[in-house]
Amino acid sequence: MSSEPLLRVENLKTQFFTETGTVRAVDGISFEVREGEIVGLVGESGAGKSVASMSLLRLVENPGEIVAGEITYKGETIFGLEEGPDGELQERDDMLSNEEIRTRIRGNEIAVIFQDPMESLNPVFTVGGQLREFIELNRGLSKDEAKTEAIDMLREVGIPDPEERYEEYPHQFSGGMRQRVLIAMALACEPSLIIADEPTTALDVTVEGQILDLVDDLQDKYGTSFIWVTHDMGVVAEICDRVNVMYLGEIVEQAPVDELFYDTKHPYTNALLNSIPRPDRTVTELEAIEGVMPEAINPPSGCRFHPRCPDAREVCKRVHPEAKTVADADGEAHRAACVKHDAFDAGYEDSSMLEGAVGSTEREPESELAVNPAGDDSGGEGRE
Ligand SMILES: Nc1ncnc2c1ncn2[C@@H]1O[C@H](COP(=O)(O)OP(=O)(O)OP(=O)(O)O)[C@@H](O)[C@H]1O
Ligand code: NI
Repeated sequence: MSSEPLLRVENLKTQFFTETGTVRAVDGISFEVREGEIVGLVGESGAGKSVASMSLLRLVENPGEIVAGEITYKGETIFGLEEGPDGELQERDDMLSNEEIRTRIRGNEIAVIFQDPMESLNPVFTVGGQLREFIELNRGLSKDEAKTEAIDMLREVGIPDPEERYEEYPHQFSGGMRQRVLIAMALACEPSLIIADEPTTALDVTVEGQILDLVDDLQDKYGTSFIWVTHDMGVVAEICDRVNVMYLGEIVEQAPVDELFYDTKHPYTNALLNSIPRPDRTVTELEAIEGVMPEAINPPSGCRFHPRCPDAREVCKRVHPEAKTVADADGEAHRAACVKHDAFDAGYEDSSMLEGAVGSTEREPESELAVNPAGDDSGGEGRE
């Protein structure tokens, strides 16, 4: 556990410079991925999950830019800044060049799987042909060797009759089967890390379950690390070892998966958890999280979640909490960015309640609470 993680991200900030203002899409996140683990990046739409993922491979395009932070992979600097002679920030000397990222890192070391396979697969070429070509180019195999390897990979990811399916076109594959092809492609160069950006979101629940099982098996077999991007806590529960919860560009909670579920420290995580069915709770109906996530151009003052938070007090409007260790999970830090925890010493207990922070519109605030007001400590009591 003391060894250097595979990937280390420190204080990463990625912004988009648009006509309407600066979008602080990723606003100072830090996390790491260790060898052989599946790390979740979870949050609602717009939280900054995809921009964070793209930043890791320096794939962010204009008007977007990584403006701060450090990304280290296997001891090499994917991104890093230093102060230049004139005091301006400049890219560090040891930062990998675009060429090195493209040829040495992308695909071979870190592969990406996106949500929509049709964007990654060319409709006019056969599935097998594309996989073969990819393997040929990236692994320097002959055409025949690459074809054999491609068919093996299709079999490996659970495509039935891989020899026949090899000759077919993407549109002849179901959504789930196409996603399996992308997994095959990602695995083809035996990368150490795969970034999967909501690859199962468009699939129905049964197929999604099958793909998650497959990933679990392959992860065991190859020891590949994953960053799994999702908005679905159910998916997190199924495959992640450790989890980062993102809200408006920030990581608000970070913990091993069991800790996150059973000793939840951030009200936003709680709200996300309440929006999915849980086997250990009697929930009569699924609850959506109250309100919509504000814009990343002009985030709320203090804690960015405070306008939607059932626990918000006056102090939450003023103090912007940086994530801190709030509990110890068998030697692992459980971090959260919420001043209600003692570690913050922000005067939460003495701070006055915020009037109408949650559900300040139409109905009674009480009936609008998205999060169990009793908190989680009451155990599996269920609620009305
Ligand atoms: N090209 C762009 N130009 C301007 N803003 C952008 C651009 N791409 C992303 N953003 C903004 O960055 C923020 C984070 O977006 P991102 O796509 O990372 O969210 P996400 O968590 O992946 O959401 P989703 O679950 O919908 O995929 C959003 O506010 C989004 O509008
Ligand atoms: Ni996304």
